[in-house]
Amino acid sequence: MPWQSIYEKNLKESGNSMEKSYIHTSMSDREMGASSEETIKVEVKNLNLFYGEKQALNSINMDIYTKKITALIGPSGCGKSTFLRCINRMNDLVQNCRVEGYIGVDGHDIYDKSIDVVAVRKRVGMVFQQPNPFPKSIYENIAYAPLMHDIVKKGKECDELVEKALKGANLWDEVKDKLKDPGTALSGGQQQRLCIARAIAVEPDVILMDEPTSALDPISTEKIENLMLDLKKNYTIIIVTHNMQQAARIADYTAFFHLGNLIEYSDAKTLFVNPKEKKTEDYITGRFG
Ligand SMILES: Nc1ncnc2c1ncn2[C@@H]1O[C@H](COP(=O)(O)OP(=O)(O)OP(=O)(O)O)[C@@H](O)[C@H]1O
Repeated sequence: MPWQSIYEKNLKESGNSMEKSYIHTSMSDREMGASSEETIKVEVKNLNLFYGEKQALNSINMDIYTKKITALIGPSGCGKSTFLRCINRMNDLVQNCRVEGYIGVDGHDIYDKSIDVVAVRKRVGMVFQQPNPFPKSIYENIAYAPLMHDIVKKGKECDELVEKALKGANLWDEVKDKLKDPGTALSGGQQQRLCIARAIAVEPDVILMDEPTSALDPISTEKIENLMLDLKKNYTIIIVTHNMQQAARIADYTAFFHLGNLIEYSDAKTLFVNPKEKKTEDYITGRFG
């Protein structure tokens, strides 16, 4: 099957033992509020990123935990989206962009030359700021990638997957009678849930969300936030948000970036209630940003 790269094969072979070997007990993890039971899904080591001559990320080190919501916050231009895009190699598509360092997903270096980038993006899905359904029916929006990747066959198997993904994104009841309607005919909030359904249809491990609610009204925002809390039972979620209340409401962990540096990273409560760094405190109390 086309998506079965070395990466996929390794993941399969590693099975649960890989997860278990990632149970961490280091002092620094405990210091940042991670329990010894938590496992690392994404490991970032000495990550540097350059757009041409300009360095946009400076030596980022970060462990992102399995089935948790991690929020990335910081002022405009600090590198949040750039960092997020590194985790599924979206920056490969940006001319003059150079990445140095290590990002492991379940212990596999996603920048390794032998890795199939399509497989990385299947394991690490992405939802963007503006809902971007394909100009196709609701059904086809979900079915397109699973059919392309041979995950399901056309017919009953595919129908079941479409239903499961739409249910997973809390959209099924609203669209079950109009699956042939264009995805673009839905409301903004429904379109964003359709995009989330599309992301989960290929059964990723990690979902990256770049300001997924910034284009939505408060009611749609609340639905997406509740959905994220549901989704973290099965997926690791990393979200860029400008909305600190949102980060405080939904995030288990929060990372504060400034000028391409990771200033502080800890469990969300500590970061918002008792930040260690003055810069973090200044930012969350609105002194700059
Ligand atoms: N394609 C690109 N080419 C050159 N520079 C870029 C590119 N994308 C981002 N940058 C620069 O990299 C830095 C980080 O940008 P990035 O978009 O990651 O920040 P951000 O924290 O997500 O900002 P915002 O909150 O405004 O979206 C900025 O200085 C930005 O101008």
